[in-house]
Amino acid sequence: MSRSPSLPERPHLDLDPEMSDAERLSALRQHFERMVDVNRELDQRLQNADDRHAELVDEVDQMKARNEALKTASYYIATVEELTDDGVIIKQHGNNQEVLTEFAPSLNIDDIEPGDRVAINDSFAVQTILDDETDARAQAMEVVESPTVTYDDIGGIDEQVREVREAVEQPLENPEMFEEVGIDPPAGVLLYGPPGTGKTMLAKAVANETNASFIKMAGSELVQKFIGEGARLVRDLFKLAAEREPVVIFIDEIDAVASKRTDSKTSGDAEVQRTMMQLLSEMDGFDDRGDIRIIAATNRFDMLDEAILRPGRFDRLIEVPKPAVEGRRRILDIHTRDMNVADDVDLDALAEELDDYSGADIASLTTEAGMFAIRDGRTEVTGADFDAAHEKLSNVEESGTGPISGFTDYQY
Ligand SMILES: Nc1ncnc2c1ncn2[C@@H]1O[C@H](COP(=O)(O)OP(=O)(O)OP(=O)(O)O)[C@@H](O)[C@H]1O
Repeated sequence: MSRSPSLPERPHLDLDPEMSDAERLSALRQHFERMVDVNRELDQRLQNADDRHAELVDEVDQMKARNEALKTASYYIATVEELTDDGVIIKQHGNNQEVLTEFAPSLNIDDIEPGDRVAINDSFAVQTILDDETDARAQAMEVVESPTVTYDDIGGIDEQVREVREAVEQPLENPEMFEEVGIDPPAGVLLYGPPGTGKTMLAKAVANETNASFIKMAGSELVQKFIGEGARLVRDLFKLAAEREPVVIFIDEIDAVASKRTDSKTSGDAEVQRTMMQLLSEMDGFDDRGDIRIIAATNRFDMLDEAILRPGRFDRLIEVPKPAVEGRRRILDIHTRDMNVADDVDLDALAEELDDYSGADIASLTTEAGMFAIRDGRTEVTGADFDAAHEKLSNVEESGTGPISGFTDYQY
């Protein structure tokens, strides 16, 4: 810290022993006057210093208050677009404003990559990197790098498996074949049928077999849980998919965002419409479809707005019905293959009896049978356990309250 201006020089008193009394008195008087001047100047300086001190105290108080405000202030959310030598380019959510900015010194630049979501303050400086848990995209979507379901885990819908493979697997594995033949692969595949028949499994299995990632989004969540954010999440879904190619996008319960237009003009409907329009525009703007395949599913085919079924959108419709007797037998096989089943269990007869059961119902039945054995202290599951499970699930059916998906009356 510099000490300026310098202190006034201290007056010097030089008394010569040869001086007369009068001269001595005069010298003393002059000295006294200089001392008074210096004292006055020092007083003035002290006063100035006090004033400056008061100003600084004031400034410190203001800075403390601002610091507190900054600590508690809400931040804006932005996405990192690019890291450059001059700083980082971010795009603010909401207004899409692009800004070249910098990081708070506490952040490590190596931890950041394009695509990350970050919190920025009023001056756009990046304050925090948001982790996946705080990422709304991650909350709204289930992302599986490599699902483990295989075609072998799916029973009773072989024809549907074949069709899905043709429409989804072929364009992923052999895109050049479509080019050579000169046709576009189907844009989107719509699986429709009662609940619990294996639609989600089918989408996961095709992702697995093609080494693609699997991103699932539920239509009902888009409009119920993330109110007002549906359209943005659909945009995010396709953006995320583009980052993860090859990828299978699975939109479950598509009817929630793509049902026939109703006359009512409630804001909820407007929001659903916006979400659907976003979905349609994403699909329409999709030129290079090879590495991103879209599968949607619904239990309410009758509710769908025809706009989503036009060519270039969901133009391959595949019905996934409840399994017939051979299908039920195959699904029983699949779900009992890791079970310790007693010799008295007749799966053929059981398959005959399970009329109207979906795959999910059969999965519940086998689990329930296992529970009966455990309750009885046994490790082997007997025919009686399966009968008891069947009876229990049938009672659930009659009371109409049960967890059994296939028993609800769905139109499709
Ligand atoms: N065809 C099937 N083969 C074997 N298991 C099946 C089959 N269908 C359903 N399951 C069992 O039911 C569970 C649920 O199936 P899945 O989620 O694929 O049904 P879904 O048709 O997508 O149902 P929803 O329409 O209710 O979403 C599966 O995890 C599996 O255990």
